[in-house]
Amino acid sequence: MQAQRKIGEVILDLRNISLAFGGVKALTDISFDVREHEIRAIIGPNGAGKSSMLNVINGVYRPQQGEIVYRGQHRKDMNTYAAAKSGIARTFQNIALFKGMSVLDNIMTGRNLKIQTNFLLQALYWGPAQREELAHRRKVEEIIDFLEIQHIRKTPVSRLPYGLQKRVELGRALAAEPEILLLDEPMAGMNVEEKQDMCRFILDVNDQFGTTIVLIEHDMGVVMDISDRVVVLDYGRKIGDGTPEEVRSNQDVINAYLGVAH
Ligand SMILES: Nc1ncnc2c1ncn2[C@@H]1O[C@H](COP(=O)(O)OP(=O)(O)OP(=O)(O)O)[C@@H](O)[C@H]1O
Repeated sequence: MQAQRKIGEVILDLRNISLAFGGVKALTDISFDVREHEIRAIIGPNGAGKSSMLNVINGVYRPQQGEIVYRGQHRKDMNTYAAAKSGIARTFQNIALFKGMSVLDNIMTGRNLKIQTNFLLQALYWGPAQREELAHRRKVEEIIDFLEIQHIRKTPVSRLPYGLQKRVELGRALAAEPEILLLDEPMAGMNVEEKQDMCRFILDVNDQFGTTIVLIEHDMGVVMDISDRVVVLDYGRKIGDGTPEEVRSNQDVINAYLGVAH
């Protein structure tokens, strides 16, 4: 499957990123790029700086040094709104859904940035607002079909098992029709079957929508199976970068995972 996809040019370039929280250096001089349509994994032991890196990409954290170049534009001041507006969507390590709301309504919240009509028109539900609402609903229904969750579309999220909640969170991110999808441990806490399903959906999103995917994942089997390239962090530094085969045979990476002292 991977070989059939056409990996494009670099669309996201992270250059010499350093980020510290007081005296804690979360990221030190990290550079790597992401190519259009690829699946790019970020791996590393606990506390290596993986989540911080995703937070830099979508503007939650502002690095003290370095720059982000997204589609050729230098983004010194990336913030979460600008990132979302420019096509970067994300899921979180701990599910961040509206638990009392239905699956459908949760996924609908992912359309917020796409809603054009002004508030007054929406309140009055006039023609354009109505047409727009229908178009958004259609898109959300497409996502529900794609993720095979028709049977739970009206169910409150709190009643769903964990694996399905993760799938709904993916659905909400997809509702924004992102160019880059950032997934923070999409398979954490899942059983084998749920992991297989999630893998399939990630590959399908990438293949059918052409979405570029950057993911953090602890399950090495999954990472090596689905990623085109892998960047490895350890203590906030980059220690490896390349294809799964290259990373697997990198001695620094092996040492980091075996806990060899620096
Ligand atoms: N908001 C914050 N305030 C202070 N320190 C932070 C903050 N966020 C992260 N850190 C620190 O930065 C370092 C990197 O953390 P980060 O969460 O990015 O690592 P990680 O590789 O994602 O870890 P894990 O696999 O455990 O999720 C850690 O030492 C962490 O304690």
